[in-house]
Amino acid sequence: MEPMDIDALATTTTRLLRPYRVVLADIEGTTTDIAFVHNELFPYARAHLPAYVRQHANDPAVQAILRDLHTQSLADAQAAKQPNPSPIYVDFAPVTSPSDLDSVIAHLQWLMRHDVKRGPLKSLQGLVWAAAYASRAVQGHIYPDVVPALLAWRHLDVPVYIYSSGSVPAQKLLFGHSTYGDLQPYFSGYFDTAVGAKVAPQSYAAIFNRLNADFAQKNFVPLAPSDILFLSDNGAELVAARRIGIQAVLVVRENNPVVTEDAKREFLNVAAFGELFAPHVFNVLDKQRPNKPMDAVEPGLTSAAAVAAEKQETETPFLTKRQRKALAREQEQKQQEQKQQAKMQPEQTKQQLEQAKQQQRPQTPKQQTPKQQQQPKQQPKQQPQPQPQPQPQPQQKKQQPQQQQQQQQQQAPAAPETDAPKQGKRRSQRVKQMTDDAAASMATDATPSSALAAEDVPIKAELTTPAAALAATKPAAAPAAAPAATAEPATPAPAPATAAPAPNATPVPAAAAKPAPAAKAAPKPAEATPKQPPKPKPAAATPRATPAKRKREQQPGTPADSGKGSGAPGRSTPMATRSKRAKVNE
Ligand SMILES: CSCCC(=O)C(=O)COP(=O)(O)O
Repeated sequence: MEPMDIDALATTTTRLLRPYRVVLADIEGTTTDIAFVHNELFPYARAHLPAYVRQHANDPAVQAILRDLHTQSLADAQAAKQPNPSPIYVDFAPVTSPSDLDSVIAHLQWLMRHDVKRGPLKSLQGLVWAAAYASRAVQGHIYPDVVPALLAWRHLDVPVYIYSSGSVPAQKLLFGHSTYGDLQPYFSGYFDTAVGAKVAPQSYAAIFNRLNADFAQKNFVPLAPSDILFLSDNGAELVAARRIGIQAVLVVRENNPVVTEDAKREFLNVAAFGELFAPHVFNVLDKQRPNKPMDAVEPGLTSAAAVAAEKQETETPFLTKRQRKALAREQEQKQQEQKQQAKMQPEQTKQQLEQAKQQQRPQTPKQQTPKQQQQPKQQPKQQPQPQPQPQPQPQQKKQQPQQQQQQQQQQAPAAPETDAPKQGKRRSQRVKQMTDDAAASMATDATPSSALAAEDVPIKAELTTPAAALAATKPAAAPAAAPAATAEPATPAPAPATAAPAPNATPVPAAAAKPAPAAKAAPKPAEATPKQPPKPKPAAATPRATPAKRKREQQPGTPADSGKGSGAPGRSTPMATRSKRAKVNE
């Protein structure tokens, strides 16, 4: 057994996650082995894409892609002429016209050789891979630890989104035809570089705004940036995400490119998703801001009892849901009785006084009907609104919204979902809290590294506040750079066709560990699947490093840069090596 690296452990354990409510994950090197992408998907595309383009050149969809490719290629050529051209761009010939198929295909081949992640190429690859997946020539590789994590997140009501350079249709194909069956139901939406480059903070701001628009539509409590957990193998992407306050975790897989020590120090890093559920890291749920409609109340439970039931879920994970509800009702009943008793005393006194008065007066019809006597119970509608709170001190700030929310829910009578004005009032109060929270979190979540924090301000300005997101109830209200990405509602998912193996490493939390019924018969991971074509043998000297080294990025600073900048902190592959390798490949 290898001796434990105490320093590494200390680095990891001191960078714990704070509660998050949404997961956003990269694919290549994160959910999926780079070797699969580079040894199976890319070779298939290189072999079939030229014929596909010729065959479908007159399809309107393909024509639109080729027009984009033309525009993009001209912009790249322009950028390459700039004083510090990226070495990778100096040897390419731009597409002369979208209809000149020879030039189009030569350019596509050049992009693929250099793994330049350009949107139009990615769209074409997605179209070509459809046939590969349909014929089962390929199956999407998923790391074995990903599936139990998906199950856990679903159990915890944490929606999972994907952000990859691969086109949205290509992402859906990969997860839809995975070695674990159709995993699409476990994802709430997909983003590709239509939202922007993966190394650009603005892209993460756009995603944040999109997610909040989705959340607003579902009447969910709005998100703060730090409610999002982004998982990627690429330091530059993590830096970009963290610039807007998103929590970022570095995923270090066996075949991934070498990650700089800086990046490792800068981010919590995990070798498998299971580590995110390790007891020392796992503190995922913020029970006061659950991903549920804000005013959703279990049938038969009042708001207060629903809150109590939720609380019990944390405190008594060993109870079944039904037991918890029963317990909550019981507690609620007790509380009601206590309240009743408390009310009874003044009421009795009042009655006695009344009787005494009436004895002094001539007999008149009773002024108080039983119904009138109950009136105080029906009064909550007229209860005064909570007074504006004094500005909380930083330490109080975290607790206060929770307390307020609990207070509001306890004050509120069991409100039917149609009780719009009351809901609106409560919602706007919570939205205000969320807006404050988001602002505070944007201020506090900025990365501690001075190098990374320098340009925070302009990015923040682009974030839609949760309140504004709530106001945008239609997707049309999303930012102009609306992605091709979908953000579908999380559908109740069937268990994956084949089931999840035990996570590689760390335990899933008690609440999350409940295995899905189908999760017992674990299939073999992709590596062991005989259907997959044999992998090309990597160079003998660096067997592991080959696919990783090939995972190239687009150059930062180029137009519509959609790749992972190699010059960024997360990468240590020098450009010279890359350009040399490109030549070797040729
Ligand atoms: C989902 S399609 C296959 C992956 C792909 O084409 C790609 O470029 C992966 O990029 P990522 O951003 O997921 O690293």
